[in-house]
Amino acid sequence: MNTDSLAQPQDDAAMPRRLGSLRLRLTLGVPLLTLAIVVVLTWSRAGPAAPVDELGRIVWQVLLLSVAQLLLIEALLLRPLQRLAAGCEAMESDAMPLQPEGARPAPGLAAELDRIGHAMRRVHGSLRQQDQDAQALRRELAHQRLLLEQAQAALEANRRELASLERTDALTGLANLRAFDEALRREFKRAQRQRGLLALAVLDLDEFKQFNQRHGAATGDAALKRVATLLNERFKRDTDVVARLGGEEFVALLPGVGMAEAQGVLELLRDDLRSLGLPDGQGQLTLSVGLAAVSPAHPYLSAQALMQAADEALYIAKHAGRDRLSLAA
Ligand SMILES: Nc1nc2c(ncn2[C@@H]2O[C@H](COP(=O)(O)OP(=O)(O)OP(=O)(O)O)[C@@H](O)[C@H]2O)c(=O)[nH]1
Repeated sequence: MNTDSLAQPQDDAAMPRRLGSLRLRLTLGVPLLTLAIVVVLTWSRAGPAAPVDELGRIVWQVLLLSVAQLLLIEALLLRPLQRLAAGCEAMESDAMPLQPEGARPAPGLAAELDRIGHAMRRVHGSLRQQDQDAQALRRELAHQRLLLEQAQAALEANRRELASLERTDALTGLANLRAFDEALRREFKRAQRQRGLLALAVLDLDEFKQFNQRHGAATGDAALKRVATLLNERFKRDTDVVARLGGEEFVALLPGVGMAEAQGVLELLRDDLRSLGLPDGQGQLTLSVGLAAVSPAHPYLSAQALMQAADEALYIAKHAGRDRLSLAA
């Protein structure tokens, strides 16, 4: 509940004005009523001629009775009402303490009205406190919501990074075996469906063990990264997938490319590697490549069969003396 509406001043002068008007009406009404009662009583006691004879006495009686009644009304009704009104106004402005220091409780009706006034002020105070508590809670809630949104954003960023790490080779930044497997299955199905072309090359650095032993693992790492850069530069169509399967073994999956075209690009890549300027004393790196390709004239039963054909071609290239490209039968 919003107590702002309670605290909003209505019309500051309305209550005193109403009390003043009530006081005026009582000041006029009480003597008139008293006059009427006294006249009727005198008339019923002494007949219609009596009021005229007893006019002086009647006037005095009416005056005294009216003053006494007005004093009583003032003390028992109007003053307590005035206090209650003042209490309500103070409640709106919070200017009055709940119970003035050393105040004695008023008697009778005044006491009841005082108690009502105090009770209303306490209710108002409690509502105001509840409103402040609710506002503090709302602020806290908004703060917690903000923290939650930040935590969710951080979590989402971590999740994306993790997902990307799960599919990326940490050393070279190429796709890893997992990402390659998915791509191979996807592209193989597409080539089958569309009776299209798909070339798959498995590339393995030659005698990399020796290279590592001669120049150290850090130089070996740098060489692997340079090979990855060369692969990215040669196979940069959106649909090409280049991955590191592990160790010094890479793979290139080329949708829409047939055996002859793939062979041409791979020979260029081998030239690139040969002319790759390795730092002094590091000699030269060479590649052996096994290439297999799907075409309407040469379909494969499965993605695994295609991979196996490329692996077998690589095996042949290695055993034929390395630094060469071998085509699957
Ligand atoms: N620097 C470095 N070396 C690696 C990494 N992964 C694998 N190797 C090394 O690569 C070498 C691969 O050796 P082999 O499998 O015997 O192959 P190879 O020496 O290239 O011989 P062939 O493939 O038969 O030509 C091993 O010495 C591995 O330790 C890597 O991330 N960084």
